[in-house]
Amino acid sequence: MTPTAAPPPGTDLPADGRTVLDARDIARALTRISHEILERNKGSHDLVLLGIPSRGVHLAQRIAARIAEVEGVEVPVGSLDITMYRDDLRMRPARTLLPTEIPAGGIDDKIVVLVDDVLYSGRTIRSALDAMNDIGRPQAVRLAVLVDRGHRDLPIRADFVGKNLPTSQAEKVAVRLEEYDGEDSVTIR
Ligand SMILES: O=P(O)(O)OC[C@H]1O[C@H](OP(=O)(O)OP(=O)(O)O)[C@H](O)[C@@H]1O
Ligand SMILES: O=c1cc[nH]c(=O)[nH]1
Repeated sequence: MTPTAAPPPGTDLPADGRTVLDARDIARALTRISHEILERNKGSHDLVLLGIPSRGVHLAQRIAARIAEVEGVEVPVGSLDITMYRDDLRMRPARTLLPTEIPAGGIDDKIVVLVDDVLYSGRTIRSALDAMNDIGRPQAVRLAVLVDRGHRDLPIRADFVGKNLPTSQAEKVAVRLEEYDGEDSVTIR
């Protein structure tokens, strides 16, 4: 992306925001999260990664690929659409349903790691917990996010965080991923 004006010294300021993570930062964060998941779980046994569409699914796939490199084990990856479980469903325009794909082994008695790109109010994750309740009963549920930008409305926290990003509520954090957006970046504007 070409900046329209020279950025202030010490900052990288593309036209649509300030870059806080570039592709290498994102790669490092996902590698660290993958190791932290394995450490916390004492290996990959019983793990299932469920990404929240859209970008959370790609992040879950990347984490699974790193776990496979480290452990030589393919951790099941799925996707969990939360659209029908949103608490603002009736207040917003109709949204397209996104895929829910639960791995063949299901989630009963598994350690499910929910994966999303941004954690903000926590309402998406609350919806995900409700959505999972209709699918099975995991042994435990953990949360991995690429960015935690604060400003929670609910008592929800992430177990694995790529970057804690202090923000004002007026700001917007945009995650872009190669698979979905054609590039890897996290910007704030
Ligand atoms: O903690 P919260 O306040 O729920 O915010 C976090 C959610 O917001 C974004 O999704 P969004 O609903 O904007 O849709 P998107 O996935 O299309 O970006 C993001 O992908 C997270 O899922
Ligand atoms: O800044 C925000 C808030 C919610 N979801 C995002 O993707 N970005």
